[in-house]
Amino acid sequence: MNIQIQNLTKTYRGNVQALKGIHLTIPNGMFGLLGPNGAGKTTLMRIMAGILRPTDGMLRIGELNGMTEHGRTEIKRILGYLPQDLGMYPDLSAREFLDYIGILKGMDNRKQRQQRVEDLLAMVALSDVAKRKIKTFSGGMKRRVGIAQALLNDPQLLIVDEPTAGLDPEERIRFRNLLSDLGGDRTVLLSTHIVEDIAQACNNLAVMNSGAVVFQGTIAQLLQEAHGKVWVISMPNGVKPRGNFTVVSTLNMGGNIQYRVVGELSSLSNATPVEPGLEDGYVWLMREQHSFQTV
Ligand SMILES: Nc1ncnc2c1ncn2[C@@H]1O[C@H](COP(=O)(O)OP(=O)(O)OP(=O)(O)O)[C@@H](O)[C@H]1O
Repeated sequence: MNIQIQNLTKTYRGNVQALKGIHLTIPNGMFGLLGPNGAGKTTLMRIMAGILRPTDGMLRIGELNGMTEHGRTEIKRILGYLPQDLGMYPDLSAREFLDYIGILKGMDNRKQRQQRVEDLLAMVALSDVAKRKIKTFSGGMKRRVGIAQALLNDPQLLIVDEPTAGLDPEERIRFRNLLSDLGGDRTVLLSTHIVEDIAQACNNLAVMNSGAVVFQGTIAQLLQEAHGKVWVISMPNGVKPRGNFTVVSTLNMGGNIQYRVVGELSSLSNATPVEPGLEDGYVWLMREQHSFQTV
């Protein structure tokens, strides 16, 4: 399923311009939406999910027109959505909760619904704890219940908003693996401000900042943008490297500190150019944005 977005704007009350004329094409498979807090990711996802009305522009999801009431109703039928703060019923078990959401989604055939719930519990590895109340679950387990409810209607388009925020590393990896398995022939849109989430799961991505799409392409293309701008500099303890750059990480090597930096150096002594990683590419892009804004 192909998603086309053109010149999409959203202005909230109080003249907050959350989306400033976005152009985006989202192909089949896993697509990452990366950006800092406040970039407009949730606004875009809520519009795509038909929960929020855009101010202006064009949105097509497959053949469906996301700018009309009729189109939005149709889109909801083929869509699964996991918002950042999915309200769950803490005193229901995972099985009861999924069954209840299935009823709300109009899955009237009891046998089929129960079978679907069991299949999904197995898919998200919660069959063994399906009887336990949700309030006893860890953050990662709750997120997996959330994905299961989003998949009840076997959606062609799955939208997940910041699903790994607040998870510990082990749960995050487990959740990312689960998402990767879901790609297949559906479109999965994954929003996050965590770069590794995208690196592992997605081939194509868009980067948003201040209500605009500032990059769209493959991970390889984003890495290319930062080529020749990433350095490792070794400095004695207590001496800082100089230049117009952003420090991405530091490594204490005993007597020396190794700085990984993105940007321009004042002096190339002690500096070794290195191949950019996705985080370097992202930092480079954000630096570029900043310099445009301050010119
Ligand atoms: N209901 C609202 N009324 C007014 N302004 C809003 C509303 N919702 C969001 N905003 C503003 O719109 C901008 C974009 O917010 P949005 O939540 O879409 O960003 P985001 O990239 O999803 O960030 P986060 O990761 O923090 O959720 C922000 O400046 C935010 O303060």
